[in-house]
Amino acid sequence: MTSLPSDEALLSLPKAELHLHIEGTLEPELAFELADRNGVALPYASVEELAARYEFSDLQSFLDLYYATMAVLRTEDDFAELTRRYLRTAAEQGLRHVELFFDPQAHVSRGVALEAVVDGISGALAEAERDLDISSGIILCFLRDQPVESADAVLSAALTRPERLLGVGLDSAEVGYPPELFAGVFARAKDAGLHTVAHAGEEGPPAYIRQALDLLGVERVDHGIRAAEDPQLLARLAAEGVPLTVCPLSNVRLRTVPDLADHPLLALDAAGVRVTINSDDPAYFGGYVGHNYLAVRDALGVDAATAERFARTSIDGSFASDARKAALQREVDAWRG
Ligand code: HPA
Ligand SMILES: [Zn+2]
Repeated sequence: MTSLPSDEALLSLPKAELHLHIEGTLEPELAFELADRNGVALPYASVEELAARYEFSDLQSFLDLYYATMAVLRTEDDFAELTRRYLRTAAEQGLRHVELFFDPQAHVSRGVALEAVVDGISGALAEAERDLDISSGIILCFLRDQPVESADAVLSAALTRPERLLGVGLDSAEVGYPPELFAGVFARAKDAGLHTVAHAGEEGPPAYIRQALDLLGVERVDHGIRAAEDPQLLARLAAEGVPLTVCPLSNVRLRTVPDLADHPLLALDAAGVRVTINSDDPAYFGGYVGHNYLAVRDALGVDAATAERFARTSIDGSFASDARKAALQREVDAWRG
């Protein structure tokens, strides 16, 4: 029997993160700092009281707190500081490339300018490119529980500077908001040259994963774990090489799986599906990308070769240039020694 990889080995494994909501990196300490700075009242007396709310029964119970707490994010500098802190932590866990999500509708609806959000995030990403050699891109997510017209409007605003975006995605409450609603919006994004991804099969049924593939034309599926219930869909994902951005700790915290030991990660991998490991909303779900690697080692016995495969898939399944992908794969070669 091979021994499992050490913490140090997993944390130093060069990796990409492809499923990360930047608003989900808002730690309680920073939330209070920004609330003070911006004169925003949080309905919690202390950092401890806020942190004690991080106990969720499902996706919606998380989203309620997530949208309420992000009200402290008001200025370009707030978004830059948020992104800087994420990058610092993730860099310590082997992060070499990130494609991060942001939820513009949740900010524009509060009177925050789209430019402030994008400039703040992009500024911090540019610093990390220079200082930490972390490559990156930004994926604009539409809120699927908001009207399609709202998604259309935010896309139109974003398409005045399409070069600032890598792609578009789809997030927020899933059940009752099938991908098909957004086929027109995604077609416009594709016509503008943007990549496309969508959350599907987190709480929603396998049919939503099929819709994301067939009607939105997505290149990756975010979560996608409910594909494990559908052998035909698994075979299709494997045959078409569609990467899934799996978020193990998130799935436990939002109770889409009862326990990490029951997670379908290895069943997906065994079916030949391209699996990646990601943190989703690390401030809320108990860990950053490296912690997710450690957690699946501990709960599922993920060994070094499997972890290496997940990391290589995260690089290969990214939208980085071929040259960047090759450079990062060589870093994984060096890690293996
Ligand atoms: O896990 C998630 N699922 C859907 N929407 C989200 N928005 C932030 N995190 C999530
Ligand atoms: Zn997500």
